Amino acid sequence: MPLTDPALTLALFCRVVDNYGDIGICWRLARQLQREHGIVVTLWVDDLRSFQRICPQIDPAAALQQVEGIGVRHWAGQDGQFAPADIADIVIEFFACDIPPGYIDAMARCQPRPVWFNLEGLTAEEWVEGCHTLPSTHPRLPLTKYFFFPGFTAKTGGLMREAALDEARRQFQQDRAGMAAFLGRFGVTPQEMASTTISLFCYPHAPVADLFAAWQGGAHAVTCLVPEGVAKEVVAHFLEAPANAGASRARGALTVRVLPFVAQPDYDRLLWACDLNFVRGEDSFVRAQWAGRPFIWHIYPQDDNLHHKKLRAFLQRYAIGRDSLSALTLCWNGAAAGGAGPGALWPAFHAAMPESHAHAAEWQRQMLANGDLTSNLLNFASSLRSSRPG
Ligand SMILES: Cc1cn([C@H]2C[C@H](O)[C@@H](COP(=O)(O)OP(=O)(O)O[C@H]3O[C@@H](C)[C@H](O)[C@@H](O)[C@H]3O)O2)c(=O)[nH]c1=O
Repeated sequence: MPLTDPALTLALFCRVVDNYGDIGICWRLARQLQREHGIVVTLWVDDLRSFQRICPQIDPAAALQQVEGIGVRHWAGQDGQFAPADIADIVIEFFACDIPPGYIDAMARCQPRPVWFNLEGLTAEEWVEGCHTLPSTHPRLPLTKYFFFPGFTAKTGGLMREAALDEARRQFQQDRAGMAAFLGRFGVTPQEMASTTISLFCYPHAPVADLFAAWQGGAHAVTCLVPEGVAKEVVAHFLEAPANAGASRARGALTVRVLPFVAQPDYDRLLWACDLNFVRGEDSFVRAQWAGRPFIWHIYPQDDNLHHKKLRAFLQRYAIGRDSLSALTLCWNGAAAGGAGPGALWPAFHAAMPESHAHAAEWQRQMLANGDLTSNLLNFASSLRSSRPG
């Protein structure tokens, strides 16, 4: 059976560990599987409220709902009995979220058995290439789970990207009036659009105040667009008012505007519209790469500064010879050796922005060559399905 057969079913299990990235990635994957590959997808998710922030159509009280062609099930617990007929042809657990034991038992009773994946988190570290697509045999049941790693090289699963994304971005970025109308929805004026426009999405520990001070006292006008809830205290301090969506203030060379938290497609447009994007976690980090614009990554913090290792691994791929980009990124993440704050590093970074822009476009071309994660995963699933006995 080809993978594009409409009867092919897929269950995607997502536990929201923190914030919006877990569900953000799973929702994107679910839609792409359904829209581009005709697969019948059920997305199991334990936190519908987080989901609703990136997808306003979600009803947080519904046990089962159909949204944009995807069956969304509230994953309330580990219990429940399942029959082989309930099991999808492909089962994906995201970030090793343990799927219900009853579901696994029923998977083992299926004939043929489903293709089972653990979809891992994104890292630029080299070991990923050795672990990508490795099988792991279940200790008790006749089941094999395969590890699937997103990544930045041809020996990984690549990055998630919808087929129409690049063309949509290109059209948007060429349409000055459309871009102005989009930013205008958030109150951005033509004068602000002519300044260096920057979107800011980061974790609470980012040294935002120091950067604001540099932008405010700098020689170039900067407009900073911050989603509501991000860097709340620093933004409120700058505004001298609560950091609610719609609030704005100009001081010195800096204008800060608080945006509502927008639905995922509009967040892409925001990244496409800005000259520079500060992004975080995994999904906004990947989307910034597809925006083809310079970005500064705030990596998700981990114990024992494990994230610094991951950050350096990425910079070794992305920022070789780009000293001002590396320096600002390391400093933004508290991983720099020197004591300079981001404000002191800003002028050099700003001066190099035209080269950073060209580099972002070149990087995007390189990443395109690795294919897209969803198609790569389905191609691998297809090879497993066709090689199994019976
Ligand atoms: C700012 C903004 C973001 N978004 C979306 C884009 C992304 O899909 C999502 C944010 O996800 P991320 O960028 O990944 O950052 P994040 O910090 O929100 O998410 C994650 O980071 C991971 C590394 C961790 O494993 C997760 O547990 C999680 O914390 O929110 C919107 O839809 N609208 C917005 O206005």
